[in-house]
Order: sequence, then structure tokens, then C-alpha cells
Amino acid sequence: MASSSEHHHQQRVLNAGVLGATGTVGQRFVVLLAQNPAFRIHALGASERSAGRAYRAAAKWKMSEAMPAAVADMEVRACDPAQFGGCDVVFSGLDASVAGDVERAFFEADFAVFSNAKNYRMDPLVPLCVPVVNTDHYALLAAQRAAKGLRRGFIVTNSNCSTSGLVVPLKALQDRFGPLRRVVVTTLQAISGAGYPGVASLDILDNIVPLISGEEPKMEAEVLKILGGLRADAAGCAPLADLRVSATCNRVPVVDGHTECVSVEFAAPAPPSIDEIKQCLREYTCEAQRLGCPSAPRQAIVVTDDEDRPQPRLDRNAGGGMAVTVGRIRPCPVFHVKFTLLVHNTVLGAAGASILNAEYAARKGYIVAV
Ligand SMILES: NC(=O)C1=CN([C@@H]2O[C@H](COP(=O)(O)OP(=O)(O)OC[C@H]3O[C@@H](n4cnc5c(N)ncnc54)[C@H](OP(=O)(O)O)[C@@H]3O)[C@@H](O)[C@H]2O)C=CC1
Ligand SMILES: N[C@@H](CC(=O)OP(=O)(O)O)C(=O)O
Repeated sequence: MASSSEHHHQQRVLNAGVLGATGTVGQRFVVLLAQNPAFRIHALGASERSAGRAYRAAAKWKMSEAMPAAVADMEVRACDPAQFGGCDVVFSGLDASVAGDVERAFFEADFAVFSNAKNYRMDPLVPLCVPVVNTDHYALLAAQRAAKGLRRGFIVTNSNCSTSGLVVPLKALQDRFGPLRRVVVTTLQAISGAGYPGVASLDILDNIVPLISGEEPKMEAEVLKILGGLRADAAGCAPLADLRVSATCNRVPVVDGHTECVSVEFAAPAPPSIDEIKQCLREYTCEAQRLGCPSAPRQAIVVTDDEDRPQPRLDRNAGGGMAVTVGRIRPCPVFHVKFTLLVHNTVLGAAGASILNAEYAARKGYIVAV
């Protein structure tokens, strides 16, 4: 479905709407979009509690960057498609309790929707897209539009934030060394992953909480969809059937950046060496980089040989938060290899991924002018 007018789409500044603009992911969208020359923030939406108020008053601003001047006095709108006319793309950082209905209203009203919420991730006609991994899943959009009778509208989702870090090195290994058989992952997830106000300080300070409700089954299922392919007619997904994933998720007292301890078994009986694995991860590239999308990291996977890295405070902003840092790559006495990775949960894990998804979609001609 790539259009011959890719160049034209690439040049046009896109009007962006942000749903859930006052929340943790929404604020990250606002910061990233304000510094991205490919987008202009056109409309901000949130709940009825915020609608009608100036953004500076409605958002409890938690970003370390200043609130962009261009949005401070914008009036927050209700999340109603009728109030988002003129938006070429709509980004959603909506709470999952409302995202299902609100996002459906937007794509059925023919908006191009890029969502962070879990509601549509496992729909077989919806690309669950980590933009440095599986942009080939955009081929589903033709069938999605046909099924809904849409001309411009569609929905593309991001993965869960922990999933987004995990699949990047797994994709590199799968592409180079063939199928994986088993993956065991233990996460150490930042507080910002729970949104605002999130976990009570008395629960998380001086503590670790060994439960993030619903997180483990989401990770286990999403990895199979993302690393899988599409049906031959591109009218549905074909998740991996032979990979088994086990996830254990913990909340730790870190503000931003999810750390994950990963063990991998390859299907091939003779596994690659540790040096071959490091080289494979260093050399990994993706289509969004090749297309020159502005938010694509120069290096998708940063491999560190420092024995005590990655660390959230030191490494979460690698590649502007769009790179995954992988360290402690060593043999595993149970599986074949184990390593520790770090992903910025609100950048590659959320808003940054949506924005790169939209840059990719624009370059490939999927975004139809209003
Ligand atoms: N935080 C992270 O690292 C990640 C989050 N996600 C997902 O992204 C989404 C947003 O998460 P997060 O930013 O952390 O959550 P927050 O709780 O911080 O923000 C939620 C947003 O949803 C809005 N909202 C709530 N109820 C309604 C409603 N009835 N109608 C319209 N808007 C409403 C809020 O507006 P108001 O201020 O007016 O209440 C706010 O803007 C969730 O689905 C989450 O699962 C995905 C990956 C990572
Ligand atoms: N649950 C994740 C963030 C999140 O909201 O994920 P999801 O969109 O899959 O519910 C965390 O707490 O770190």
C-alpha cells in the first residue's frame, strides 16, 4: 500500500491531536511532539474533569522539561471526534478503562489513531507495532480499512512498555540465528509505568512490589504477535506458535526506565557464540531507520561491555529514549544466553514509539490528507 507520493507526505507537517494529553504518557507526547518538526500540536483532549480548562491548569506537569509554550494556553477538549477536526493523526495516551470506546469512535470517524492502550493490541487486524521491530505489520491496514469501510481511518497500537524493550534484541537474534524456543524474563519496572499518581509512596519507597496486575500475560502474548508474521493474504496475524515466553514483573523505586533480565534458548542445537550475539545486536537495523524517520534512533540496540550497565539513571535516554541498551551478555547454564536490557518506558515504551509509528506511516503513504 506504499504510495508513490511518499516524498510529498514526508514533507508535510502533520496536525496532531493528543487524547489523554494530561497524563503521564500524554505529557511525554506533548514534550516530544513540540520538538518534532514533522508535527504541529493541533488539539489536546482529556476527561470531562479537564475539558474547558487551559492545558497549564489541567495537567499536573511532571516532565523535567518545561511545558512547551505553544500548548500552555490551549484549551483542553473533550475526547469527542467532532472536536478534533483538522487533525491528520491522533495519538492516544488514554486510560485503558475509556480507551476502547473513545479510540473506536475516532477511527470509525476516519481518524488515523496511534494508541498506547492495551484494548486493541491483540485484535488480529490491528498492527501491534514496535516501530524498530515490525513495521511490516502495517500491511494489515488495508484489510482493517476494508473491514470497517474506512478511507482515512485506522488504528495502530504500541505494545506494553516492557514488551517494547524485550522484542528489540529478540527480533535481532531471531532474524540472524533463526527461531527462538524459550525466553524467561524478569522485569524491574519504573513507577512512571503506573501513570499518575501511580503507586503510593509508602508502598514503593524502600521496597519492591512483586506484582503488576495483568502485566505478565500481556507480555507473554504480545511478544508472540510482534515477532510473528502475517497471514499470506495479510488479512490477519500469524503469531509465533513455537516460542514459549515466561514473564515475572516487579515494580521498583525508579522513576523512569524498565530493566529486564532475560534468558534465551535458540531452537538450533548449536547456539551462536557470545561474540556473535554481541555483533548481531550491534548491527541490527530497522526499516524506520533506513527511511530516515526523524525519531528513529541512530543505533537501535546499544550494546554495553561495562560490567555494571545498563542502569536506569545512566542509560534510559540512550538514542533519545528510543534505543534499547543491552549489557551483561553472557552464557546461560540453563538456556543459551542471558543479558540485561533497559528501555525508557514512556519513550520507546509509549509516546516515542507512537510518534515513530506515525512518522513511518506518513512516509509510507498510509496517512491520507484531511
Ligand atoms: N506509563 C507508561 O509507561 C505506559 C502507559 N501505557 C498506557 O497508556 C495509557 C495512559 O497511561 P498513563 O499516561 O500512564 O495514565 P495516566 O493515568 O497518567 O493518564 C490517563 C489519561 O487519561 C485521561 N482520562 C481518564 N479518564 C478519561 C475519560 N473518561 N475520558 C477522557 N480521558 C480520560 C486522563 O485525563 P484527566 O487528567 O482529565 O483525568 C489522562 O489524560 C494507558 O492505557 C496505559 O496503560 C502504555 C505503555 C507505557
Ligand atoms: N503496566 C505498565 C504500563 C502500562 O500501562 O502498560 P499497558 O499499557 O500494557 O497496560 C507498567 O506499569 O509499567
